[in-house]
Amino acid sequence: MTQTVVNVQNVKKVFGKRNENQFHALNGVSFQIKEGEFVGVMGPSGAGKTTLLNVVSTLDQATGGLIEIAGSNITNMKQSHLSDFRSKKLGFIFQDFNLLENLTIYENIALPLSLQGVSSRQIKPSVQEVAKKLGIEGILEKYPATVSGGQKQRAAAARALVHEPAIILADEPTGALDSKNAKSLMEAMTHLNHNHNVSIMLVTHDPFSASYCDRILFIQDGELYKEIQRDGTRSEFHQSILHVLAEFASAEEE
Ligand SMILES: Nc1ncnc2c1ncn2[C@@H]1O[C@H](COP(=O)(O)OP(=O)(O)OP(=O)(O)O)[C@@H](O)[C@H]1O
Repeated sequence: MTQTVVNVQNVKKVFGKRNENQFHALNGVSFQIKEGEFVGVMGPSGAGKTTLLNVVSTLDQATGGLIEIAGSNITNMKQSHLSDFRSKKLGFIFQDFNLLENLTIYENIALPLSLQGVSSRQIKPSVQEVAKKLGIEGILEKYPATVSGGQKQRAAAARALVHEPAIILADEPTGALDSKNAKSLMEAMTHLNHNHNVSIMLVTHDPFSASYCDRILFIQDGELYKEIQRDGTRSEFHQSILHVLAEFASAEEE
């Protein structure tokens, strides 16, 4: 039976204190992500996508509802446990790569394991294996400033994956890439997803990147507006995504 990796039930997020101008960014969102699923989150600007990713990734706290990741309830986890949980169970990929410029690509990828106190003898094969999966074995001794944007993002993907997290959380990972590098990053992520059963939650504005997902959750005004599942080719799914985005655009014009 396929395991549920992420279970989000009736999650709410209110910004601002009581008696102040409060903003309801999430109004009761529920969904699940199964092990090995590649799920995209889309929706208009201000819909609540980043807020949703932040509460699932434990970077922010939900105001209400339940969030379970790999069977652990993170909504009632103590702050002291959360950082340990985050470093062991989650992998992050951001738009701006977030690589440390003073470390080599090898050292950057090794970082999650070094921080967990794993010995350098054990780290080496893990870094080499994940670098191979992402096709960056040849740049491990280089510094981030000397490699391309596409290679930086592959290095960031390798770093997100090296400690074998329960899920990879990606916020607009192709946002700073040109279309060729965006395509090759999405192909690399799809390869990890298909061949290594890596579960991924991807927030994106870009319908092309989203078309690599198995399923898209569309968020609007802090609520789940629609969900579509890929059941044909990637280009058919791309068209279906464009149709839903057109619904948002025409609603905005009314
Ligand atoms: N710290 C905060 N305090 C108050 N309001 C906030 C805060 N963070 C986000 N918001 C509001 O919550 C809403 C959702 O923001 P969020 O960043 O999640 O949207 P988004 O869908 O990711 O948008 P975008 O596509 O533009 O990145 C927005 O109206 C935003 O102004």
